[in-house]
Amino acid sequence: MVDRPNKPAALATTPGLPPQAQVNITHDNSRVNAVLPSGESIEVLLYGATVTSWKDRAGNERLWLSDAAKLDGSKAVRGGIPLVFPVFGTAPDHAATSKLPQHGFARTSIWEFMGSSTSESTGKSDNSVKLDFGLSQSNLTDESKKLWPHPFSLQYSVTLTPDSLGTGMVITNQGDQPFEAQLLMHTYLRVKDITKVSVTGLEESDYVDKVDAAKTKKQSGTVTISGETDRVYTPAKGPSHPVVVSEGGAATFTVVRDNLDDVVVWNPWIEKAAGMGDFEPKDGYKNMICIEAGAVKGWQKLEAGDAFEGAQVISV
Ligand SMILES: O=P(O)(O)OC[C@H]1O[C@@H](O)[C@H](O)[C@@H](O)[C@@H]1O
Repeated sequence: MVDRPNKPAALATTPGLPPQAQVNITHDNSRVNAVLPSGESIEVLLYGATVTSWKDRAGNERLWLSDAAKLDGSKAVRGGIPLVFPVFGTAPDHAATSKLPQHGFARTSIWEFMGSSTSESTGKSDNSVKLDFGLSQSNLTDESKKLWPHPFSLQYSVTLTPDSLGTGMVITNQGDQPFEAQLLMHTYLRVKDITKVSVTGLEESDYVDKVDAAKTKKQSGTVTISGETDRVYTPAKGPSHPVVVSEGGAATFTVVRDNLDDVVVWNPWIEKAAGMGDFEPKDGYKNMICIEAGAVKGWQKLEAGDAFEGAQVISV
């Protein structure tokens, strides 16, 4: 796209109409950002359809993004909301995905921006903007196509309101053979001090403890973090029961899921953070907690033409 020096600035409002969200795609077509009239904003990289920023109206960031995150498409983004599909981690025993890289290819593929829609009403808090992204087999690299040869489409929408961020995915099997897939929204939430964080909503839930030989355990009370934590919970109360992140007793994020049965809680802590080249600053583990909504225990089987839908809303 050619940049014109004296091009007219976008009108913030149309006279007579209520103010609307502004949506911009960068000149190099690498990212899309949106700002609500009340000042909240998001930014989404087309690489991975990764949400890299979610700011409140004062400009404070709500997601954690590593200072060393690669944003140039050379590596999955360390921070924000990378998308995990069609495999969570690696699955050596699942023939169809066993050769895929960790967390699949969605986070390292270049997505298409499908457009945006806004809604406004007389009530200020009803303003919202939705950004839509798509990925299908034709967008994949030859390497990914070879490793996972299924015609599919992913439709991903990111919805910003003054007090929430919603992400929703529709997976469709476009082929004539069934396939199995897993899906996860790997959200890095920003916190002030991990030692003061507690997570509720996971009580009495079974979880797989990935830092203790993948043993299955039961959560007895609130979750607190005091060392490397990597757990796959299946919350006992189901997706609509909120998982709440609090700091010093005050709720900061409330995550409600739709059709996503599992929640991964991850913090790499000192040693693992030290070992990740794209994790900076090294003590950044103090300022993040991943609360990852997904369908990752077992597989979602999609028959030819079938669709699977899953979503989360993170409220503040
Ligand atoms: O380093 P990656 O591939 O982004 O993965 C980060 C983490 O992602 C989490 O979802 C996994 O449960 C962890 O095991 C993993 O370490």
